[in-house]
Amino acid sequence: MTVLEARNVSKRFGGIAAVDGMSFAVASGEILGLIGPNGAGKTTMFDLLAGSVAASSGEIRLMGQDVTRAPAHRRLAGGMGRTFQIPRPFPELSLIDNMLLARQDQTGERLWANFTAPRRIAAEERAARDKALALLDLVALRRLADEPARVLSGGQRKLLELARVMMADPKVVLLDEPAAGVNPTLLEVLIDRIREINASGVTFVLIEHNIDMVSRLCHRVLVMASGSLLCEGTPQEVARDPRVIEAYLGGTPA
Ligand SMILES: Nc1ncnc2c1ncn2[C@@H]1O[C@H](COP(=O)(O)OP(=O)(O)OP(=O)(O)O)[C@@H](O)[C@H]1O
Repeated sequence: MTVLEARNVSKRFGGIAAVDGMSFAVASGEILGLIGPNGAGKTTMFDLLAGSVAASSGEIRLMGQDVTRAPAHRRLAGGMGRTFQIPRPFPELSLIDNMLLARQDQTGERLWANFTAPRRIAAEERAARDKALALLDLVALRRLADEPARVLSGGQRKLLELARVMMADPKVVLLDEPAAGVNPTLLEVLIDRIREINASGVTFVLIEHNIDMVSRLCHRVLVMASGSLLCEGTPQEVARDPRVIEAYLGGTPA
């Protein structure tokens, strides 16, 4: 089953076609890599999928629904989560509070419900807290749950971001350079956790420059160059494709 699909999607910024006629489908349960030299259009493609940038043309489908014109929050509610290249947690808030802010549609946010259903709200709060703690545990951050997010290293912020995105129970998660700035020990934790979450049925699409991580995690890889799809295949297939080697050599070094 296809969870996410781009059909001939383009995005122009003035005279530049940052994404130029991209078509691909993401199958349920896969970990798909999106690679390509700097400026290839990967982040713009993520922005188009997540709804933070509007497509100039083409169609984006999430769980079989056309979401091309749906705002980011509707795509989130429809099952798409997203992490950013540079995570920005609220630095003065504790990890647990950062997690709780990532929830969707809490009853307690509706003013009247505070009067009509206080017990339900208390139960929801407890369940959310338990879920947040379980997710912090999953990414090895539970012991820091009450610390402010500013104490985290760059790698720990990436782990917090992965845990945060899982609070909304996404079906497909877009990860923008999860390995960037993560030390080798935490990188192993991150790889294990992505695998574990994937085994529980969550689909991933990841932009990554760390080719070792791509070849260890991804079932399939799309290579972008100059806004278009250059080729696709297993990590091993694309690594030995002469067009890919040429695109990287011709691009601006990272
Ligand atoms: N908001 C914008 N306005 C104008 N041009 C933009 C904008 N965003 C991206 N671009 C241009 O679109 C092209 C693709 O950029 P994009 O950031 O999507 O590439 P990328 O593959 O993610 O690169 P990197 O690996 O360096 O993050 C680049 O030429 C970039 O300068």
